[in-house]
Amino acid sequence: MAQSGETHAKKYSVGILVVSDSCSSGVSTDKSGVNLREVINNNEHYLAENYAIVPDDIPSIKEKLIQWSDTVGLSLILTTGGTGFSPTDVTPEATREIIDKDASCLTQTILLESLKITKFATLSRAVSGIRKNTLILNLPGSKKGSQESLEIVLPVLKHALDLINDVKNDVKKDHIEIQKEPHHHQHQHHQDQHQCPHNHSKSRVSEKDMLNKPRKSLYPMISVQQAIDIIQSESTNLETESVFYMNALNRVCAEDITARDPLPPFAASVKDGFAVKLTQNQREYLQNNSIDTKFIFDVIGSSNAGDNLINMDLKEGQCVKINTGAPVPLKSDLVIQIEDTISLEKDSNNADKKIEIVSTSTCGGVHSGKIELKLGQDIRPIGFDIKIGEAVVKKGMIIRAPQIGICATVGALELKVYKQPIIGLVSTGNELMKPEEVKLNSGKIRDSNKSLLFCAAKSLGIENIFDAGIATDDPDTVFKVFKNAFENSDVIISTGGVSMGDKDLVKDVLEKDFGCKIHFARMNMKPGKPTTFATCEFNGRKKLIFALPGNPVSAIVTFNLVVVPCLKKLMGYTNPFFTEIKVRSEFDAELDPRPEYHRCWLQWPKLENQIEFEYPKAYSTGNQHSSRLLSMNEANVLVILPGRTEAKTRVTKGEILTALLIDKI
Ligand SMILES: Nc1nc2c(c(=O)[nH]1)N[C@H]1C(S)=C(S)[C@@H](COP(=O)(O)OP(=O)(O)OC[C@H]3O[C@@H](n4cnc5c(N)ncnc54)[C@H](O)[C@@H]3O)O[C@H]1N2
Ligand code: MOO
Repeated sequence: MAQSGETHAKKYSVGILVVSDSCSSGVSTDKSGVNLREVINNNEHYLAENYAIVPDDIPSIKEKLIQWSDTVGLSLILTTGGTGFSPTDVTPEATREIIDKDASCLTQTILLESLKITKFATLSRAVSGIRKNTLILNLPGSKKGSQESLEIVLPVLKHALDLINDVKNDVKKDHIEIQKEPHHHQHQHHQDQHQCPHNHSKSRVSEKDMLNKPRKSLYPMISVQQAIDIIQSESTNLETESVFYMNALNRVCAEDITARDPLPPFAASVKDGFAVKLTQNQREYLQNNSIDTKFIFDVIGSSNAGDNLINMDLKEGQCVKINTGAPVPLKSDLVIQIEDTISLEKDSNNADKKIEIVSTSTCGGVHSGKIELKLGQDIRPIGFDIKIGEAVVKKGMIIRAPQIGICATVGALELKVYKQPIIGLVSTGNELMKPEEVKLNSGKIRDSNKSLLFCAAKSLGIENIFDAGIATDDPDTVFKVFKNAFENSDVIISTGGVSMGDKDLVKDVLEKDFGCKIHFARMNMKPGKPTTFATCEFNGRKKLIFALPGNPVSAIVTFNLVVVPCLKKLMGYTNPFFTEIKVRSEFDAELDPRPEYHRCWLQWPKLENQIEFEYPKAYSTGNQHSSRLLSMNEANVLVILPGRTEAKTRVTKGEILTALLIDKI
């Protein structure tokens, strides 16, 4: 099928089959097929990809229809010709033999309208039907008749193809458009005849259903690792896009960036000093110290950064004054830093005319002693830092400040990076007021989760975060707010409404109103047990939904644990997971039956006191209740405490435990 349903820009593929003995044998020229092709191609939703002429012969017609449907996968086939009453007219018979489903209302609609134009319309035996995902429509053989017939049903054809292909996008919009058509024909199917999962204004979840919920969760409790695996298998790297390098911060590079020129592009001086050309004696001195020679040079010019003195003719015993980064004349043997020279003669401007190398101190302080020089010293040859063609930023690297600098160095201005997901945030709960509300009404609290998750996503470098609103605890509002999130984002993160209460509506709304698949709804961890993950297709796009628990700590801990690796994968990270380290517990704790992610901050033992390797110390942030967001203050690790067993009921200070790094240390 040519229509993937991903975007509306895609067109349905159409085949035009001219059924005519005379056209097939070349006695006459096809006009109606060519005309239909033009009509179809003038419509934004279709593209006539195939065109053929076959004789009025059942096997030939069938063969083409089957091939176009089964092998080519066309969405629509329009036949023209062979639908009348003459003995050779067999198009309806051939069509009827190969269709799986009848779609005769389309033909009847054409008949009803055509009768208004000509009584002869009644002499058509045309058939329409569906084979696999292909709609096949018999049209009359005349140019005028076939065009008029097609135009009668054209307004509903796209909708019919959307339904055949299960493309749920814009079904409502299509309904409205079709109703607006001046010649619209009674469109029989309504919601009760086909599933338009989100095309309703009220939720399908009733308050009564909620009261009849089972008392125990029917969802199995899965491990955090299982949950992560499921989420990872549902998320793939997003597409790539090209962005200006200065806007690429925090994005993941999607293809190697290579250097188009070397750096330095010319041999450059590493020091401020002199680029010298040695005499024969001086060279020999460097090879065997026995020769007694002085290192005296005439200064014949100067090379500053930005100059182009590469080809300067430097003779033995001559040198140029040079600055750091300036081009070294090709004939130079080495650069000597100014600190290791003395001036023997100056010109009237006080510039050196003759110099002598008196020491070869590397630390800059002049002292007498053996002169040790190396050919090529303090010269960065061409390509020393970057070779031409070298991959300077590699696919999969996260673009941070150094990479931006490297791109500037090599002049890579447009970078191919992975797209970022658009995140939609939903808060649920009757008790929630906006943080801006100064005075809290009775029974209310401020919504902290929205701001918390907004900033958590932002600190990952995600730019597009959509606030879908606060849903109060009634199905219609939950449906409406989620719909807003679905319409405006691809990864929806909600908090609250996922545990066992009759007001915990989120899972029901996701399933019943959006046709979501709930992959899991309970994780064996504390905090965060009711964490729910679902996926669905909405307007032709895959949506990932994280319905996190309402308790603020549960929300942020599960965000870190399962949402962050997902977002990283979408954004192209090659390793989307947290770094695990070993830590020494600085606290005692009773174990919970569920593995607990204890919020801690780390301190490294002072180096001078260390005799041998010491684990960093993990200090608890205090009361770990899932409502107490203060337990995240200063926390940079989640220390994993194992689930309680008979054999092990507590951890004690000094134990070595595993921790996940969730922030800077
Ligand atoms: N009978 C059971 N009750 C509960 C269970 C259970 O298994 N059986 N699980 C508990 C666990 S564990 C958690 S965690 C919570 C999760 O509950 P929900 O996700 O349904 O969240 P709510 O009930 O809507 O809210 C919980 C708590 O968080 C506060 N909250 C909610 N949203 C926000 C927000 N945006 N900003 C600040 N605070 C928020 C809310 O007021 C509640 O206090 O369920 C247990 N119950
Ligand atoms: O799992 Mo809940 O998140 O304990 O509070």
